[in-house]
Amino acid sequence: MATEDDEYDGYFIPKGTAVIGAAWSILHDPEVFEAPEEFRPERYLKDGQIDPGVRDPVVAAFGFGRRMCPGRYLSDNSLYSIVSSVLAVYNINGPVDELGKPKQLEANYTSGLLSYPPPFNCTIEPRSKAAEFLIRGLSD
Ligand code: HEM
Repeated sequence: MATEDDEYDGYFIPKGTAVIGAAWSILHDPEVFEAPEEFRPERYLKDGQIDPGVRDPVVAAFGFGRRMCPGRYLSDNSLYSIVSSVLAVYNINGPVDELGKPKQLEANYTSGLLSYPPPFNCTIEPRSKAAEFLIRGLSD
């Protein structure tokens, strides 16, 4: 909520206006991210380290100001733990055709307040015998 009259980029914002941050646009800005629609996690890295010159998604992904998401550290650390545990033991690959040849997987997302990929096929296999042993041991 604008607590006083303001101006941004030539637009007058009267006191009392509800202002909502455009997180999607901020995180898909083609002037900041090359090919923003493409899934390129390596865009955040330089020489194997996080590149501080690339916009950090935290500036918008969890909201803004005093009402910013209080669960951001929990979700960040949980996702790191989940993704690294899964990748440590599984190979995940795109779909294959009836001859076993890899099929191109398209990056589609639904539109709306919550955007997510529609269902797609993929293969998930243990990375090794040792990984399979570990997975089966965990389910006992
Ligand atoms: C990737 C995971 C998550 C994302 C992307 C996310 C994103 C957000 C966003 C955009 C907001 C609105 C902030 C605003 O009004 O500016 C929010 C609020 C909130 N989130 Fe999350 N969140 C995540 C995970 C979590 C988790 C794990 C928890 C709790 C354990 C949580 C608890 C909350 C609460 C309580 C609010 C309301 C804060 C308030 O209005 O003061 N979130 N979140």
